[in-house]
Amino acid sequence: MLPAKELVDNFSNKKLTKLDYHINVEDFQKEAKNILPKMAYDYYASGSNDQITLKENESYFDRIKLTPRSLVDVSRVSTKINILGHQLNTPILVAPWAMQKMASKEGECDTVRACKSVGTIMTLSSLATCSVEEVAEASGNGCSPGWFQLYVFKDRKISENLVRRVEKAGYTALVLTVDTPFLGKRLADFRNGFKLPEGLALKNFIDLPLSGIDGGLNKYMATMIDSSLTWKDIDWLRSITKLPILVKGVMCPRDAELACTHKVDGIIVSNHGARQLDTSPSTIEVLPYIAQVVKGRVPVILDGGIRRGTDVIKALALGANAVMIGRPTIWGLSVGGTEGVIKVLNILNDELKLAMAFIGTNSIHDINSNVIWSKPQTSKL
Ligand SMILES: Cc1cc2nc3c(=O)[nH]c(=O)nc-3n(C[C@H](O)[C@H](O)[C@H](O)COP(=O)(O)O)c2cc1C
Ligand SMILES: CC(C)CC(=O)C(=O)O
Repeated sequence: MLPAKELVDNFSNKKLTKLDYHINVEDFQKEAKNILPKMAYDYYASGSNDQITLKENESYFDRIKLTPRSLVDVSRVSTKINILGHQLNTPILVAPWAMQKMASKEGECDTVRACKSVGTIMTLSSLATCSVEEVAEASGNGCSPGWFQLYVFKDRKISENLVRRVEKAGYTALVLTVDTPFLGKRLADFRNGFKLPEGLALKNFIDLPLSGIDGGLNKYMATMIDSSLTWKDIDWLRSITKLPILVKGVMCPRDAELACTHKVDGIIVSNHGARQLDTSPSTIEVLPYIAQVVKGRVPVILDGGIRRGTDVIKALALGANAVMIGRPTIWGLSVGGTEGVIKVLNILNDELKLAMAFIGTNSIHDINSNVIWSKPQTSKL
C-alpha cells in the first residue's frame, strides 16, 4: 500500500492532504496525542480527580436516542442561527480554552481565523497566550473578534483594565466564568509538574507579575483569582461595562434562577469540561432542568462532551439555543492550525446537517424535545 501522503483521490485525482484522513473528532484527538508533548496533551485532555464526570460528559449523550422521521422534505437543511444579535452559520461556538500556543504556533490567533472563516464565535480565554489586541487584529479589520471570557482577579483593577481593553478591541460580550473559585485537581498536571513551555506567556498580563505560572496552575489561580465572588458581583460587573454578560459554569437550576434575577444576558451550562468538581453530573443531564427554570428568558448554551453532530441535536432538543466545543478545537488546532479547527467545525456541522435531515428538520428552530425517542404510550401513537 502507498504511504498515506502518496495516496491519490481516485475520483478527483487530487492529492489528499493530511487533514483529509481525519474524518471525525476522534481521529483528530488520536493524532493530537501522537504529536503534542505529553505535558501539553495531558493538560488539555484531563478532567479532575478520577475523571468520572469527564467520561460521563460524553457517554450520557450516547444514552439519549433520536427518532428518525421519513418522507419529510429535507432538501433545504440550514444550520444558521441568530444569538445575541449575531447571525452565525452554525450553532456550534468555540469555548474559551487557555494557552493555545502549546497547540499551534499562533495559538488563539489561528483559532479566531478559523472561527471567522466558518462563521461562528470564538470566546477568548483571559489566560490566553495571545493578547486581546493580537486576537482582534488577527480576526480582520472591522469585524468583531468574538466574545471574551473573564476571570475576576483579587485585584479588581486588573479585571477592570482587561474589560476596558476588551471593549476597545471590539469584543461583543463578556463570558464570566463562575465555576472556578479555585482550580480543580487534575492529577496529570501535578505528576507532570505542568508549566508553560519556554517562550510562552499569559499575554494579557505581560506587564504584570501575572504572565508566568511557575508554581503550577492551582497555586496561580488560588493566589490571583477572587474566590469570594458572589452573585452580587454580577451587579458590579454590570456597573463597569455595557457589554452583554453571560455566566459560564451554571449547573444548578437554583443558580440559573439567580442568574436570571441578576439580569444576565445568557447562561452557559458547563462543568468546565469536567475539570472542576468530579462526580458532578454531565451537562446534558442537567440541561433540561435549567431550561425549564430559564423559560426562554435568556439564551442557554451548553458545553461539555460534544463530539458529534447528533450530540448537538440532543442539546438543542433539550433546551439549548447553541453549544460550545472545547477539546475538539484543541485537537483540530494541534493537528492542523487554522485549517485543522476549520475542519473540525465543518465535520461537526456536516454531521449535524445530516442528522437534521434524518430527524426530518430543516432549521435549528424546529428542533425540540419531540425528536428525542421516548417509549411511546400506545394510546398516543
Ligand atoms: C485545556 C482547557 C482549558 C480551558 N480553559 C478555560 C478557561 O481559560 N476559561 C474557561 O472559562 N474555561 C476553560 N475551559 C473550559 C472550556 O471552556 C469548556 O467549558 C470545556 O472545554 C467544554 O468541554 P469539552 O472540552 O468537552 O468540549 C478549558 C477547558 C480545557 C479543556
Ligand atoms: C489556565 C487555566 C486556569 C485555565 C482553565 O480554566 C483550565 O485549565 O481549565
